[in-house]
Amino acid sequence: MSKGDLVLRVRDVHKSYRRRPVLRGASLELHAGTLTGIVGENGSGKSTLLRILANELAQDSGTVECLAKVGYCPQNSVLHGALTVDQHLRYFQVAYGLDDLGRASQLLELLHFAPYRQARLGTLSGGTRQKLNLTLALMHDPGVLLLDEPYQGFDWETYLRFWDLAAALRDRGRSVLVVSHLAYDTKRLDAVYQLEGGMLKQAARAEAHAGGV
Ligand SMILES: Nc1ncnc2c1ncn2[C@@H]1O[C@H](COP(=O)(O)OP(=O)(O)OP(=O)(O)O)[C@@H](O)[C@H]1O
Repeated sequence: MSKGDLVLRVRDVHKSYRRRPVLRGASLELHAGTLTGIVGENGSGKSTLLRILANELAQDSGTVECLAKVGYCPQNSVLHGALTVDQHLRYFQVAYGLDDLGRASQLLELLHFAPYRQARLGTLSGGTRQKLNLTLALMHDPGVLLLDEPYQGFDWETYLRFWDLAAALRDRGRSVLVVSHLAYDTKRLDAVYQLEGGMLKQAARAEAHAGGV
């Protein structure tokens, strides 16, 4: 994949839960080497859309074409409290068919949670569990990253480190999609879409402001 190549095309996606429509014709294109955000109010359908893009949930109509390997960091993680960090990594290593845990170890260092490798998940804080959730989504170096509020529970330093990591991945040609309901993150993004009324509209990015985040 080269910078600018189309990696994901979403066309006219509709999704209802029972008779309640949530997505009413959402369309989006993602390109390699971009950092894109989706913002929207609570309940606007951001997680529903991401689950459809990650192939975890079927849309009622419309198409999703993905031309690269996907990494998905869900809002509700799939971690198991009785297993250690290392056991999770080894499980996902097999699932992804990876030769080694080199990339996972780099992410552990970068997010500052390498000392917890032998700790059981049930004993870790919410923010530390979220670091593992993010690592599991990134450790196979996917071309498209679908991140659903990936910094929940992160302290300030880790939050900043997350954005450095997202920018570094973008600069290496990955396409990073971050879902957030925090409009103040948008100045970090190349493009922002607002999910409203079940459709995606390109939105203006907030300008950086003094002392803000
Ligand atoms: N499995 C489900 N069954 C029925 N309704 C659902 C289901 N999942 C989500 N919904 C409903 O669909 C709507 C969109 O939910 P979704 O989680 O996609 O929104 P969101 O924008 O991600 O919200 P938040 O910002 O709070 O995370 C909500 O009204 C929610 O209650």
